[in-house]
Amino acid sequence: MSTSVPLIVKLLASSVSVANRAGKIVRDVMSKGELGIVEKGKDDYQTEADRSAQRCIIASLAAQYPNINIIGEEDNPDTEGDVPSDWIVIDTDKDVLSLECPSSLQGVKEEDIVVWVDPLDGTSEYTQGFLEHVTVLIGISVNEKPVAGVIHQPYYKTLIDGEKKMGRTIWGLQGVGVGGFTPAPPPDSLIITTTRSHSNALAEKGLQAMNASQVLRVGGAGYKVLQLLEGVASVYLFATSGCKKWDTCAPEAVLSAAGGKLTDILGNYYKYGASEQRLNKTGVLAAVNNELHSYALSKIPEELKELQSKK
Ligand SMILES: Nc1ncnc2c1ncn2[C@@H]1O[C@H](COP(=O)(O)O)[C@@H](O)[C@H]1OP(=O)(O)O
Ligand SMILES: [Mg+2]
Ligand SMILES: [Mg+2]
Ligand SMILES: [Mg+2]
Repeated sequence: MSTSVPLIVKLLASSVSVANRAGKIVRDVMSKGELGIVEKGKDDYQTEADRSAQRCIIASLAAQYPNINIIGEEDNPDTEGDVPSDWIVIDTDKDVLSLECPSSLQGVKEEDIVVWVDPLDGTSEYTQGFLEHVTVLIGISVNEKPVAGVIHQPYYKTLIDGEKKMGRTIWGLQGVGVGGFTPAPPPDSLIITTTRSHSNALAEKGLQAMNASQVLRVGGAGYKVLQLLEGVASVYLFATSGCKKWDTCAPEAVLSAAGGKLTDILGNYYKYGASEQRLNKTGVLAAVNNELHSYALSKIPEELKELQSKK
């Protein structure tokens, strides 16, 4: 049956299933309490959960899609050893598998795809106990454009028939839309969501220029895009460098599938080819629709745009 499912749809269905498994790994590491924190750089950490979740995701996808270029955030010195067999997920999410593939993506081959994996987005928040901010991100790009993506939130709680369920998985597919949750319209006033752990003078300059009614400071690119989609915030602004392609690929794919837009602060799209530099040098500006995105872009001071474009 699965041979007749177009590659992008099958890959997205696999990504949903493996993101759920990775989310469980993230919760298990926390429950065990041995985070194994490594400092990669300034305000830049890696934990056992980042390492293990990445091994689970990459081993699972590579086993099924050997010719897809999969790029993960973490340099994993321990990828050499065997990945535990219960981390290899070859299931596919049934709902996603039954989606109709848009004609523009029907002929896509493994060689055209780059998958960007952020096994744990919001690592600082994870280590500090802001667990709701944590997400697992799998972004699927074709010819440099994010066309599908998964944002899994391991600590999202729901009650189903009186029973507590942990985790939810949101997906987006270009030309189809989003699933896994109910989107909501943006708030009436301008509410900006931004970094809580990586701010600097440039980021604050951008925020001041917005003259927002409220600024929410939360962790992770995935969580901030969820806030846009759920009507908690109007605009996501991070007017400085620091986040990377694996931070924005899945969020951009999901947001754009819902009609939103994610660019740098100059209004340009990032490219997601394998040879692109990892760093999103010119910041992030995102909104749930083009109108809000253009409005926010028009408020960014020219001086700040010039500073960023020269970097
Ligand atoms: N200066 C930085 N150094 C390392 N990672 C960063 C930096 N700024 C942003 N990031 C990554 O981008 C995400 C979104 O940024 P922020 O939370 O500051 O808004 C962070 O959770 C982090 O991803 P990760 O947690 O996967 O390392
Ligand atoms: Mg990191
Ligand atoms: Mg990240
Ligand atoms: Mg990460």
